[in-house]
Amino acid sequence: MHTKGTCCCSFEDYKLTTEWLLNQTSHRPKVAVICGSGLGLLADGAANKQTFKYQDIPHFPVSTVPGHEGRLVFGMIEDTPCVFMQGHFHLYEGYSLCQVTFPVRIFKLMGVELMLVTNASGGICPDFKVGDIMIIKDHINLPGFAGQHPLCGPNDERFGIRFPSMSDAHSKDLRGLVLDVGVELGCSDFIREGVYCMVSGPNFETIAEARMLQVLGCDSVGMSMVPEVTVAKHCGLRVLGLSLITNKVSLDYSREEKVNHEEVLEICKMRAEVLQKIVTKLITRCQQQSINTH
Ligand SMILES: O=P(O)(O)O[C@@H]1C[C@H](O)[C@@H](CO)O1
Ligand SMILES: Nc1nc2[nH]cnc2c(=O)[nH]1
Repeated sequence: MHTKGTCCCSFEDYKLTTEWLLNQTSHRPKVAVICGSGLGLLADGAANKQTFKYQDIPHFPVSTVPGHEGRLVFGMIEDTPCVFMQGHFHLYEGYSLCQVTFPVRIFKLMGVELMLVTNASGGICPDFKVGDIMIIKDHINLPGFAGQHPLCGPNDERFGIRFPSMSDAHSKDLRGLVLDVGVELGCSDFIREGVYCMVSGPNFETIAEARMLQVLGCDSVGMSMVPEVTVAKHCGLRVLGLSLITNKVSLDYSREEKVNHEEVLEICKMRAEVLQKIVTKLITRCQQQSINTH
């Protein structure tokens, strides 16, 4: 029985979904890629694909936001078995954080070791330009400060410890690797590093809120990723986050432009191909490195 305010998913729920998927596919993914708004194309580079609609997977939430296809795609990137989430879940859709992060624990139980998360965010750092790709160096869990935290409730030791450290949530090695990959692909000019802040949404920021976030040290702001990263880190996955800067957040009352979701999706479309190349090369490099280190 679940009590108010605790996780709505039991270990048996996670196990049932994992076993269902393992029975439906012979893929055994080592890498999971969560594709944010408009970035489902990241799965296109995979070979030997097998796709499931979220609505057909037991206990899986469904996507309700344009730009989130709502499909789980298994496939190979060179020799690495991967699983791609084409669309993820948000607090603003009305999902609990337990539902938002449900797939992460499924990945863990399936044998995934590395999770790459992509998303769209608004640039706060004045140096950032629209179309920049920000390697997430660290994050601020703003809803977490107010008790909206995916690890609230009884701790399940089968996944991780009660008080996990988050000081190294975003793998330093992987961040370095993205910089190398950026040089190789000739796109270092628009690869940045910074701090991502999660807000619940669904509205974009007021100018006063944006100014507050800037004072707090946020380089970009979005409505996702932090719950997934927190749960992934709790259960021992390596994590890398990439955020596409789709708009500049208004910090000035005299600025007339207003951000909208269509514009966000437009920029994602423009950068999806290069992001796909980065993700593909990164996964290949990780595979080579693990071969070299074993
Ligand atoms: O789902 P992500 O975080 O990639 O997308 C951001 C946040 C909202 O879902 C959407 C607003 O345009 O973009
Ligand atoms: N909160 C928030 N999320 C975004 N996602 C894409 N752009 C933005 C933005 O400016 N603010």
